[in-house]
Amino acid sequence: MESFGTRLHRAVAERGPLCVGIDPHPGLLARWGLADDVQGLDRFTRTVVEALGDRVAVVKPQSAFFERFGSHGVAILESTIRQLRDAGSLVLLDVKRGDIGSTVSAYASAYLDPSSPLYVDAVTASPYLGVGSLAPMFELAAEHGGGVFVLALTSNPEGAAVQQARTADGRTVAQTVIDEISQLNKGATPLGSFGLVVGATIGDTGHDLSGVGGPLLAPGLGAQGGGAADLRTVFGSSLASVLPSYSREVLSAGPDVAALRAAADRVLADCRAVLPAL
Ligand SMILES: O=c1ccn([C@@H]2O[C@H](COP(=O)(O)O)[C@@H](O)[C@H]2O)c(=O)[nH]1
Repeated sequence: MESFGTRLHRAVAERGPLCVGIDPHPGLLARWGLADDVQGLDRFTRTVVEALGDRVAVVKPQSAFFERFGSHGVAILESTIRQLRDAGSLVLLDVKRGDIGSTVSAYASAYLDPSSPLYVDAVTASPYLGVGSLAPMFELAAEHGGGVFVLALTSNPEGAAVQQARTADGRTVAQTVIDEISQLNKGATPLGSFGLVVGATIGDTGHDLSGVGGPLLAPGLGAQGGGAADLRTVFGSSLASVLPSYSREVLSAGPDVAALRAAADRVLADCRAVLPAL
């Protein structure tokens, strides 16, 4: 099977550098005239798939908003994943998993084994039990053409105290994560399968992203205050690897399908104006 990096590179070339999140906040359900229940969740996600599944490179369901409805919500997540795959977008499940290695193996099976009902193209993962503890995810992803996006410099203001703290060798915690992921992508062309999450809100932190060789997912755009122009400041010479990610900024245009498409087209145009063409 083709690697996730190769598939992502092609999807971005065909559809443009954009990831749209499915984050069915209670407030958004209300704004769309939907009840805050599983029926509302189902209608919301089906509408997003109809609007964006055949035009956006990557769609990122936020697992928390499905899990809060228990097993019925997870069933809708499974169905959403299938619908997105049928529509042709890559599915990045935002679950931010991390644990000791033996448990990470089970998470890897849940999301990166093609026989799982929750099988997706890629997942987000937390490195705070050590990047090495995520090895079972990296291994299963490599075996089945999947991807893993590891948190490095998150978009929330609380992240810096931990991520930008200095380790004994003088590097920041985030730089150690960046360096370990860079190693995993060595030699991969046109793009590695192991990405990093770097928020569009963090400004110029001086971190060296030049050797990552994989995709740089940039949340924090729109509702959290980041704009496409901030990508230049945050990513500098690594702009070509950036995958901008918007959730509420696009979703708040719904439930009208044409309006959702127009919102996605608008943010994609904003990003294209900043990012170098592939
Ligand atoms: O650093 C991070 C990592 C993940 N996220 C997630 O992305 C979306 C952002 O939603 P918006 O509506 O565009 O603010 C959400 O699912 C977060 O959990 C992030 O924001 N920052």
